[in-house]
Amino acid sequence: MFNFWNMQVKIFGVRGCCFGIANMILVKRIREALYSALLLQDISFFDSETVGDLTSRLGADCQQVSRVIGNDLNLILRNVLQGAGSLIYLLVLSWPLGLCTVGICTILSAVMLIYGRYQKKAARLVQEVTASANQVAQETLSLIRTVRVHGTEGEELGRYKWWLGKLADISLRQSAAYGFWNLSFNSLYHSTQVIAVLFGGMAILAGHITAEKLTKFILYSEWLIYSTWWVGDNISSLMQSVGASEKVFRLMDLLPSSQFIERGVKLQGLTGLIEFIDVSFYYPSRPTVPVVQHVSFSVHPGEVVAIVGFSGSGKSTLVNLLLQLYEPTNGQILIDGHPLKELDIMWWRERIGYVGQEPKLFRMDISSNISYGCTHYIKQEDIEWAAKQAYAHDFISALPNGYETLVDDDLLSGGQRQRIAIARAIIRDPSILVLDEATSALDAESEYNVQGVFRSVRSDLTTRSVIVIAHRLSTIKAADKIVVMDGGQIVEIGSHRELLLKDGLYARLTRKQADAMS
Ligand SMILES: Nc1ncnc2c1ncn2[C@@H]1O[C@H](COP(=O)(O)OP(=O)(O)OP(=O)(O)O)[C@@H](O)[C@H]1O
Repeated sequence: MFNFWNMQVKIFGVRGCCFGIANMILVKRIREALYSALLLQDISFFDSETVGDLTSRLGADCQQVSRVIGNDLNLILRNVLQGAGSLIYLLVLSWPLGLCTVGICTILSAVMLIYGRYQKKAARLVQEVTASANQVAQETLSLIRTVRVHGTEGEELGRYKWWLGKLADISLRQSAAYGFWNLSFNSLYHSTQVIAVLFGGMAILAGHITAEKLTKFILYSEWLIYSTWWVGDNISSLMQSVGASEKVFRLMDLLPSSQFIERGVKLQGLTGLIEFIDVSFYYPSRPTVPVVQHVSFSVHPGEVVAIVGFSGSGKSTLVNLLLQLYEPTNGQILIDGHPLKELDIMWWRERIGYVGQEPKLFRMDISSNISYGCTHYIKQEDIEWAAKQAYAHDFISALPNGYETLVDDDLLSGGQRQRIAIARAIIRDPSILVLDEATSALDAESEYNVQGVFRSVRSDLTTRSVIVIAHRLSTIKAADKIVVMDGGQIVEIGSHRELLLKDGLYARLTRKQADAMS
């Protein structure tokens, strides 16, 4: 009647195609998820969702999705067809016995549904707990020096064990649920056989069906129940995958920043005039805490402006707004009179040189780290020129492979990393230079020399505007203008002399620093 074997062979042929499609979808999904992650407007997403967690999800979750499409869907399709065939044949053989089997399969499906939902929830939990355990392991290993110095190996191990214990708990409950599901299946399967033998035997005795028909019936009802079981098993595995992949789906649902979608304005030249006009800002993760309030100041072309203030007063946040990592909540930033948010983001970032507080280098050779982000081809001699300007050439030349040396976190000191980051900023020959504690790890002499380079005119003889955040008096004194911040607001603006005469917060800060030095 039904050549199931042939049917299986044909459907298994489809399996190869399914896997092919699944792998294509997998690659596309990973690309989409990475794309959404890289182009997010709110980069604080990465603060809450640790990067390690995200990357493990990108791999593991997408593989789950691929497995579902390539394997589970194929098996579901095969068993639905097989079950439907068996059901039709059973009803043709004997509809009362066929209906009994349908009743048992319905109960089986209901148990399956509950089990599938449970698996979905459990899979989500397993993903979350595994991610937390991984995070602890990653954190402990990356902060191994801090852990050793504080002698907290035992505590860290305890933290890791706690998460593993939670994982074991969930796995135990999952196994119990699987046992219950298997028990239900076996009980229902055997009850079908008992019903078939009991009622079928009675029907044979009454002469309604033949022994041959009953044998066929038992065989096909077995097919039907097994198909129902397989469909259930695969649907629960599908639910698990859906549960586990929810985070990746959520990531892909986030819209990329409009900065990258809409092409903005490219100015005909950039003089370097920056104006902050009544700028206020709240971080999206802390919408009730104003970090910057009604800030207005300007940086004229060629000017060096220092931003000073207590720790946490909002200095780096101002820089983040200028780099367009965030949009001001109120007010606006103008560049050469044009609103910053209307400028083409790539064009703008090409014209800015930025050195952050603790510059991070990529695991590439030193030359690639220096030329990182440059849009045109950079000659080796230009890289060496930038390194010389940043007072990095001597130590780079002393490394075993010179500029070809692969950068490793342990290889370079904080000051050496800063010099490479400074060379990276200089090589871009930017119109605007932003330095956030960029020379804090340099010795006094190197800092003095490097400052001269920051100020110098650009290769096309135009001036360069510099915004510098610093705590060291020597750096601040050299600025044309000093902006003093306190609690997210500007409390004083002026030159070093003017501010000392004012005898306000700046004068107090400099006196304290002078006292500390003496
Ligand atoms: N991504 C963030 N999400 C939420 N709050 C943040 C974030 N980054 C900084 N903050 C908060 O904003 C405030 C200002 O931080 P900011 O880094 O701008 O200060 P700062 O003056 O540069 O400090 P420092 O001199 O120590 O670098 C702080 O209270 C800080 O906790």
